[in-house]
Amino acid sequence: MATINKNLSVYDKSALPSAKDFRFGVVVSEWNENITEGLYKGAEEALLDNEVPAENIIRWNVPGSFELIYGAKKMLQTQKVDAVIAIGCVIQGQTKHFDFVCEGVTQGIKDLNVQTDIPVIFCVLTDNTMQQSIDRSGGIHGNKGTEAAIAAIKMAYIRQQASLTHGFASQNLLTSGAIQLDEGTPLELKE
Ligand SMILES: Nc1c(NC[C@H](O)[C@H](O)[C@H](O)CO)[nH]c(=O)[nH]c1=O
Ligand SMILES: CC(=O)[C@@H](O)COP(=O)(O)O
Repeated sequence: MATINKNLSVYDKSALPSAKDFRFGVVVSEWNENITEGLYKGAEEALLDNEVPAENIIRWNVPGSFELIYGAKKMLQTQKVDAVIAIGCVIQGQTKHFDFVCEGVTQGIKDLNVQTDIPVIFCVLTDNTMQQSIDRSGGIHGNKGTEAAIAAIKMAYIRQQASLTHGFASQNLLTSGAIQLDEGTPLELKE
């Protein structure tokens, strides 16, 4: 379903897990800051609306969307967070640079989700025009920052539940090393 058929800011608060004990890192690109500030506002408001204490929201700025990868990596390595939200806005220009930035940041954030134990939420607009970005950062289609914050709450909860139940996880998955449930240390299974 395309964004034009789904308002990005709509969520059912009653259907969400409690987020009051979670800590969130938010890495914000300074490129197109008129848009990324709107995305951050949407994310911050959604986190606060779900009882996340203001002191549990850690914000770092990076120069552009490509730097979201390194910023998110250092955030999850150095800060005690339950999820990271990467906020950026990439807008098509005259050259192919758009393609490389979008692909690079997409792959980089995907890699962080595969290689680390902290969910990193992809809140990067990849638009053809500034108007499309305006429409998706608090405009007629809602705010992708709100959507990203809700995703971060849900993924932090999944991570929490998985760590609580890992003793009952499939022996095959764990012994194969397919899952590393702690920070890069394979779980030692007791015979
Ligand atoms: N054109 C946009 C960029 N370009 C900059 C790159 O993200 C990066 O900062 C630079 O290549 C140095 O490594 N970034 C955006 O976030 N949005 C754009 O529209
Ligand atoms: C995504 C970009 O890097 C792009 O907006 C830069 O503009 P241009 O392709 O005209 O150099």
